[in-house]
Parts: sequence; C-alpha cells; structure tokens
Amino acid sequence: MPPPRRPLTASPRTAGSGRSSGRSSPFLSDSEPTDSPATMFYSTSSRYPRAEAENGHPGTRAFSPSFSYPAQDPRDNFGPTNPPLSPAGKPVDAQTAMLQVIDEDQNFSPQLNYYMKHVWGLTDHGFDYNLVAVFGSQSTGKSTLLNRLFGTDFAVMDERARRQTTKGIWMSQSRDLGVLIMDVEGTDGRERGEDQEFERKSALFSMATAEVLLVNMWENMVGLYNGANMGLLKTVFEVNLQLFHDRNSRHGRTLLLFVIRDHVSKTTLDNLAATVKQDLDRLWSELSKPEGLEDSRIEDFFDFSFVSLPHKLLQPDHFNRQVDQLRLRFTRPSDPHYVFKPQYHKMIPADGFPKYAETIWEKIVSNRDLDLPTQQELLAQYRCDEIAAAVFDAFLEAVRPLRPVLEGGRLIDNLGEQMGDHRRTALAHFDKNASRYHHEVYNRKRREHLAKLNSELHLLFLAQIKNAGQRVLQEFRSTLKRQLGAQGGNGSDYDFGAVVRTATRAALERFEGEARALVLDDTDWSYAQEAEQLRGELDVVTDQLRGEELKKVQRRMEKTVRTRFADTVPAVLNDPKPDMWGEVLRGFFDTTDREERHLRATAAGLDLPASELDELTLQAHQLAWEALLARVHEETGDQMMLVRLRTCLEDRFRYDDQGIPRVWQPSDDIDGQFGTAKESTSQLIPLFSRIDTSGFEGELESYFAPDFVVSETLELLPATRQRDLAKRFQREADALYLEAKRSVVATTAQTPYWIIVLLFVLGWNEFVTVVTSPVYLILLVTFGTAGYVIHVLNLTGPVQQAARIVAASASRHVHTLLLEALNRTGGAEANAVAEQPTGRRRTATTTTMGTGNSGDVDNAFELGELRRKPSQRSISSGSSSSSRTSPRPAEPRAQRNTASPAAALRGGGIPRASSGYAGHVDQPGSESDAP
Ligand SMILES: Nc1nc2c(ncn2[C@@H]2O[C@H](COP(=O)(O)OP(=O)(O)OP(=O)(O)O)[C@@H](O)[C@H]2O)c(=O)[nH]1
Repeated sequence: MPPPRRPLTASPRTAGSGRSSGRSSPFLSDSEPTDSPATMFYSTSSRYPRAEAENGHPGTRAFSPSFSYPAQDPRDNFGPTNPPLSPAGKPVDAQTAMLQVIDEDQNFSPQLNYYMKHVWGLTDHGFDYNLVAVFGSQSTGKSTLLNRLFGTDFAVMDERARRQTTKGIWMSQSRDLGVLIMDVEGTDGRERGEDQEFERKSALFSMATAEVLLVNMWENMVGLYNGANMGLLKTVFEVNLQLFHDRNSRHGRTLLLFVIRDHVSKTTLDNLAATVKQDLDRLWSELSKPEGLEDSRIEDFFDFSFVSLPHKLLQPDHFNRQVDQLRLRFTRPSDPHYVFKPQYHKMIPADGFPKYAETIWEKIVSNRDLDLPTQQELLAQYRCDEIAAAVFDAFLEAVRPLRPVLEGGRLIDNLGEQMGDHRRTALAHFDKNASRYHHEVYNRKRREHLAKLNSELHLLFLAQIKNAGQRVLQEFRSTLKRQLGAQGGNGSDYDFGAVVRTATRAALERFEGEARALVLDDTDWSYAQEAEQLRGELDVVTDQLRGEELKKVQRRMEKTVRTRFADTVPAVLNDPKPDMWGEVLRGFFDTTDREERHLRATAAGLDLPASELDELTLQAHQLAWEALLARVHEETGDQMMLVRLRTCLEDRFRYDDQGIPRVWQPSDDIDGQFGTAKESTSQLIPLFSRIDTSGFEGELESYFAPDFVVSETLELLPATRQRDLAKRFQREADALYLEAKRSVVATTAQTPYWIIVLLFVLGWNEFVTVVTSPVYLILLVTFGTAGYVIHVLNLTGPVQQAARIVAASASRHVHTLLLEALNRTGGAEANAVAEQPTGRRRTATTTTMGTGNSGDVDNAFELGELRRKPSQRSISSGSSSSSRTSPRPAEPRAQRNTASPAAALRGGGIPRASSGYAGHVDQPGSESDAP
C-alpha cells in the first residue's frame, strides 16, 4: 500500500520557493517546521560576493521568488540526465556548482534534490557515489585543501579580512570523481563563541551521511586539547554512539582522516599520529557510553588514517605534490590507503539522499533521537512507495490501451506475454531504484508492488477470459452447426452426442489453453469458475441444438405421419364400415409405433435423458394424433361428407349387390330400394360424427401425456352439423331419386294395351289384306326388317327424333300453306286474322300443343333439360308448377326439421312430387305425360 498522501500544501519553509514535493514522508519531523522560508534562506546577504560575481554559483545568488522548481518526480530517474542547469535555468559547471545545504540559520536547502538530479547528475548513481565531509577549526585552510584536492570552488578566506568564510554546510561535487564534498563550518569561530550547538549538529549530520571525515588541524596543535580539535572530536564520538548503536554494523563505520597541515617540524607523521591517537583513546575512555557499549572501543566504530601536508605558503610545490599524493587515496581504489571502502558507505541511494539528508537534519534540529537504522528504514519505505507509485503510473499508462480493446469484447493476441512484459518492466524499474534501500522494506514493498500490478493485470485477465469464453462459445455453436449439417442434418443419420462431446471437449480445451496462457507467475489467478460457467453455456447451446435436432425429428415424423394418414384415412373412410374407426386407430398405432421406434433410435444419439425421451415420445404421440385428427376433420368436412354420403347412396341405390348398375324398370320397387339405400346411408352420419375408440380406450389413455384428454378430441360432427348435413343429404338423395324416376319414365314410353287391342280389332282386315297381298307382304317384311335393325342397333330414339322433326316441319309447312290459302280466299276474314295475329297464333299453338306432335317435341326438349340439370330444374320448377300439384303440407315438413338427422332422413322417405315434372312421375300412365 502506498503511504497516505499528505494534502498538497507547501510547508512554511518551502512556501516561499513556490514548490513542494507534495509527498509525505513517514520520517518527516513531527515537530513544527522551522520558520525559515526559502526567501530567508537564500538571502541576498550572502557573504560570497566574489564567488557569486566570478562563478555565478547558484548558492551565492540571490533567491528569485519567481523561480518555479520542478516537482520531484521519481519517473525522471528513468529518463536521461538533464543538462546541468542552475535552478534559474542557466548552464553551470557541474563540478564547481555549490549548494549551501544548511545555512547559518540551520535551514535545510530544498534544492538539494534538484542539484543531485540536474546539476550533479547523481540521482541514478544508486550507491555509486561517495560523500566526504571536512571538519576543523575555522580558517585552517579546509576550503583551500578541498579546492586543491577535489577541484571544487569553495570560498577561501580573504587574508586581508581574516574572518570566517564558510557558514553552515556547503556541498559540491569533486571534479571527475563523483564524490560529494561537504565543507562544514569551522569550529572555534569567534562568530559562534561558546555556542557549540551548531558544531554538534553539523557533526551529527556529517556522521550520519559522510563516509570519510577529514579532520583538518595544524601540526602545532597536535597534543593540545583545544588546538587539536579534541572538543570537536569528543562531540563526534558522542554523536556516533548516539547514531550507531550496533558496533558490528556493516555500514556504521566511519573513516577519520586526519590531515595535519603545515608539517614543518622534524616530528614524524607516525609520532604525530600516535599522539593524536592517544588523545582520541583518552577521549573515548572518558565518554559516557550508552548501555551495552560500555566496553566498546573506538576502533569498533572508526578507522583512522593520518596524513601530513607541508606548509602551503612556504613549500607550495611540496604542498601541491603531497596534495596530489593525497588525492590518490580518493581516486585510486588500488591505493593501499584508498578511503572509500564499502564499510564506510552509509548505503543511502543517491536518489533518496536528499530526502534522507533533509529528514536527518530535521531530526537533529528538533533534538529528537536520531536512530539511523530506523531512519534508513523509514526512508526505504518512503522511497519504495514513491518509486512504486511512479512505476505504477507508468505501468498504467502502458497497459491503458489494452482496456478499450477488451471492453469492446475483442481478444488481444498474446495478452499473457504482454502482461508478463509489462509486469517485468515495472518490476525491473522498481527493483532498479528500490532495491538499494533497506532490504526488508524493499522486499516487503516489492511484494506490495507486485500485488498491485497483479491486481491491475487481473482485470485484464478477467476481461480477456470473458471475451475468450464468448468467442469459444460462438465458435462452438458455429462448429457444431457446421459439423451437424455436414454429417446429415436431418437429425437421424449421425451421432449427435459424439459430435457434441468432441466439440465441447475442444471448446473447453481451447478456453483453458487461452486462460492458462494468461496466468502469470506468482499469481493465484484461477479460471475454474469461468470454465465452469462456459461449460454451462456450452450445455445451453447443446440443449438448443438438441432441441432443434429434436424438432427436425419431430417435423420429419409429423410429415411422415401426415403423408401416411393422407393415404390410409381416406381409404378407410371412403369405404365406411362399422369397424371403420377401429381400422383407423390400428393404422394410427402402427404408424406411430413405427415412428416412435425411429424417434427413439435418433434420440439415443442425442444423449437425451430417459425422462426427456419419454416426454418426447408422448409429445410425438400427441403430434401424430393431431395429424390424424387434422386428416379426419378434413375428411369429415361438409363437402367431403356430402360427396361421401351421395356416393354411398348411389352405390347402394344405383348398383345391385353384384355391383352392376341398375336399369330401372317400371316394375322395379324404386321407392323400396331408395328407402333402404337412404336409410343405410343415413346411418353413416352418426358413424362419422365421433371417432369410436371402443377397444382402444386403455391404450389411448396411456399413449398421451396426462394433461392431454384424448376423449375431448373425438367428436367430429356436432349435432347441429349432423342435422345440417342430413338436410343437405336429403336434397342430394331427392335428386338421385328423381333421376331414377326419370329414367323409368324414359324407358316406359310404350303404347297402352287397350290401344293395341283396338288396333288389333280394327286392323284385322288390313292384316289379312297385307298377308295375302305379295306387295303388302313385301313391304311389311321390309319395314319389319328395318324396324328390327333399328331396334337391334338401338336407333329407335334417333329415328323417332328424326321423325318428329320431319313431322313438325311438315306440320309447320302445312300450316303455312293453309294460312296462305285462307289469306287468298277471304279478304275480310284475312283482315280479321291480320288484326289479331298473336291471339290466333297463340290459340293455334295451344291447340297444337294439346293435340299435336309439336307439343310432344316441346316436352321432349323439356325432359332433356331436366335430365341435364336436375337440381336447377327442381329449384326453377318449384314455383311455376305449384299450381299444378298439391304442395306438401307444412306440418310434416316442420316435423322433419325438428327430428334427428337420421330420423329426418328416414322420415323423409321417398320424395313427393313438388313440381310439375314430379306430377308427371306420380301419374306415369296418364296420356298427357306420354312422350
Ligand atoms: N599557513 C597556511 N595557511 C594556509 C594553508 N592553506 C590555506 N591557508 C590560508 O589560510 C587561510 C584560510 O583558508 P581557508 O581555506 O579559507 O580556511 P578555512 O578553514 O576554509 O576557513 P573557514 O572556512 O572560514 O573556516 C587563507 O588565507 C589561506 O591562504 C596552509 O596550508 N598553511
């Protein structure tokens, strides 16, 4: 977890500079910040007008309130080092640029971080930098030595003024060495007087940060308590014990390099060093040590090194050579006196040094316990959090483009690798900068950082596997459809279960392969739940496809059943028998059972559970039954039933038992035959009115689902429809009856018997004459033969027709001749005839129709029309002939209407003549009806 962020309010000390790090430090001082704004810190009352004028060092420049300091951004650590610019943006010499880290008023410079990063370019150096601090009495040539030794440009005292030059602590970088030099304000200065507070604080600060302490002293001060900086050294030892409690600390040692200046006496350096060392031991022994360190030795914390330099003014060349020799101790690691040994390094990474130094100084100023290990740990936490936050921001920026792709439902190729790369990069950056800090803290923060990265990547992981699941599902659906289609597609000739199992296994393997490739190391990411969800969705798709397959099977079965019923049902119903429905039902069961076997065989390949298969079978039964019902209803429609009844009636009335068409003779019992045929035919209506399931009740009951009440589907013809059908059948039957009667009339046009007897009596003489006369006999034989031939060839009708036409034509011709004769013989009579031609013609016609052959011709035409259109004839002749026949009494008709259809049919009996033509039928022997 990143440290809680402090509100971005500038501290009083940095407010004047117009910048703030904006980040809280867990080891920042919890005391009130010192009231020393930067404007005061960088006061224009600098004491270095020369240096400022000559070198333009920022530390010697007046602070510009308008300066905007770039916010400290750890991400800059990843980028190239900026060119060395002063905070004002002017180029500076990185080696000679100085910074007053702590001013004479004990304020810490907020610009240390900027100098480290942008001027000295050390931020990325990690531990690859060194820090040397120089201690000593005021005006003992410290700055002179540093400038000569490291190429720095610290201010040197003006001999004419002879006053303190170095105030506070200044910092610069050695030329070409990557070493930071701290020029500490000299001790024993008259400006501070007895106030040794700053001396102690600067000693603490130097001990907490520097690897090497240069202790500058004149040779002639060796052996003197005050002159040899013994007071200063006593302070150094005390604060060392305060800072480093662990004598065995790997990085708690410090090198004290004594530089004995103006070594002009004969006393050897060794003797001088021994003297100094004795004084130091004595100092150490007199110190009151903290608990646990009572028996500690000075060597447990310090290493000592001594060097002497000649008089700079008296022996300048020798001085310079010795300084050059001394320089090797700082520049040449192979030098036996090389000073920058690892055990002296305070192990503060360069990028964390500004924060560390600032915090240390704040602790010192506020007189609080300065536990360096704790401070280092806190610094590590702060810096690790800061580094992690910066790295995480960069990481988010890198992975941000991935999100819209995934949110759009698309898949990202090699996302696992990409995520791994992003995570590796982020960890590498974190490791590079944070691994230098306190190891435990670093490891802990690394774990936190890793968890945070993983958490962010997990969102991508989830989105990707969700999209992968959807894609796999789509492909599964299309693959399955394609394979099922390729293998048949009619739901019967392939193993659906095998196809589905193969496709399901492939889909799950693909999903798991995709998901597995996404799982990063060191994560507990799981896709089991998503895999399970996908499995469920695959099952849903499978069920859908299975349902479609089942529908195919059902449709096929339905089609087969319908086709079969379309053949069998009409065949049975068109030959109605008492066991007609039994035959239909047997056909139904046979067909359905056969289809059920096929259905079960197909369903076995669909991996259908037994319960679902049973349910499906019942549905199939119901579908088959409904197909049967549809066919039966179609067959029992009104028109079909009328046709069927008429056909049955015709079969029974017009054909005899051998199936030979009847030719009705007058002697035949037409009425009886008709009544019997109609009676038996009318019995069909109740037979067709309901499907008779006798003998099949139990079988039918178990054949369908319990909620399907088959008995409610059996009725075909409700009572009203039966009555209506009976009426319509009655009319059909009447027409048939009348047609039969007409055929009898046509075949019974013969001479009455009394006429034959009369002709025989009156024509006996003629008969004898003919028989006895050869001529007549020949004529008789001739005409007899012709008549026989006409009879044999059944040409009686045409001959009669021709004879009638000839007779009619002759008659009209005779009439015309007679009228012409009359017109010629009587003018008045003719005029009278001319005045009433219509009436006369009507009279003549009426007379002719009543007595002559022309009336027979008209009747013949009328009969022909009646034969062709019996129904039209019956309907059209009804009104016109009602005057000629007795209408049927209304009461019996009404009674027929209220009776049952069968009774109506039975009660209707033989149709009575209701037309003029029917009147002829009732009196076939009357003369007026004779053809
Ligand atoms: N006798 C002698 N004088 C020196 C030597 N080095 C420098 N000086 C002179 O000593 C004076 C003080 O020199 P600084 O370098 O300013 O001494 P300092 O210790 O830095 O002075 P503060 O910073 O004020 O403490 C100058 O006048 C130097 O010329 C030396 O080796 N021997």
